[in-house]
Amino acid sequence: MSPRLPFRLGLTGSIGMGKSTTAQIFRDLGVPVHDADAAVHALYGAEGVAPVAAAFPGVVVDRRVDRALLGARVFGDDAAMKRLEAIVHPLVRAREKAFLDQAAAAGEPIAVLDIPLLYETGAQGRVDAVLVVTAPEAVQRARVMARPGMSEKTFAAILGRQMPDAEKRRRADFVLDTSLGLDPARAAMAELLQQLRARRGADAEQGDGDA
Ligand SMILES: CC(C)(COP(=O)(O)OP(=O)(O)OC[C@H]1O[C@@H](n2cnc3c(N)ncnc32)[C@H](O)[C@@H]1O)[C@@H](O)C(=O)NCCC(=O)NCCS
Ligand SMILES: Nc1ncnc2c1ncn2[C@@H]1O[C@H](COP(=O)(O)OP(=O)(O)OP(=O)(O)O)[C@@H](O)[C@H]1O
Repeated sequence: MSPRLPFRLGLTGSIGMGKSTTAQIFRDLGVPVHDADAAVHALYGAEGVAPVAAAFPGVVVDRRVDRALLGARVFGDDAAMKRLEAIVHPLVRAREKAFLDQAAAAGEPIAVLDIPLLYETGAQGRVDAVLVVTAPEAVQRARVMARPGMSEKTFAAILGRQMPDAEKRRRADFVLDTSLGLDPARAAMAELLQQLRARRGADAEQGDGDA
């Protein structure tokens, strides 16, 4: 019998809303996290190099996909971004599956899947619940525009490819406002984990094995 999969908590939110920070909070609380953006970056030095080089000639430098060169080709060009996503998303899913198998083998009760485009790519079917991180629009804008190399145009192009924040919040099982500070976020996530563990314990008692 294969080991029971952990409870899969999907973590999502629009650009600058606090996904990475919240993912780190979960890691600090001892929960394994799979980061889809990091998986994309990793596969650009591995299995993604050949297919991306074939589709986007000139973006591979020193046997790695150069993300700045690739970003300049795809942000703002919908057709090009779609071609890139068709290559990258299946490779990310394969890494995600390997991560979950490993977490199951380790007996982890909960695992977090940090998926920026969770709703946009229909990934809600692969998780047991979704946590959406959010912040007021002005806070989001200030955070994103403070990043080196960010322009209004790139910000707008990225936002245009993401589901509006209000719609994400409407669909979410859980919502975290990251504009309230780090300590409140840590406390809220510790409490959420406690809730999820209790729920999982109750399921196990009812013999709800692999649900
Ligand atoms: C274009 C790339 C090379 C730019 O890399 P770079 O390091 O400059 O930016 P980074 O990956 O950190 O992304 C910046 C922001 O844009 C968002 N974003 C990235 N790709 C997309 C996309 N296809 N649609 C909407 N938002 C996106 C990210 O979630 C993040 O919020 C890279 O984003 C990429 O390969 N994107 C396509 C793969 C993809 O869909 N990734 C999203 C998660 S699986
Ligand atoms: N709970 C919080 N309290 C205070 N500041 C926060 C909190 N969460 C995030 N921030 C701040 O907001 C900024 C953006 O957060 P983060 O990098 O986690 O966003 P993100 O959603 O991962 O962004 P991207 O989609 O671009 O990867 C960071 O400067 C971070 O310090």
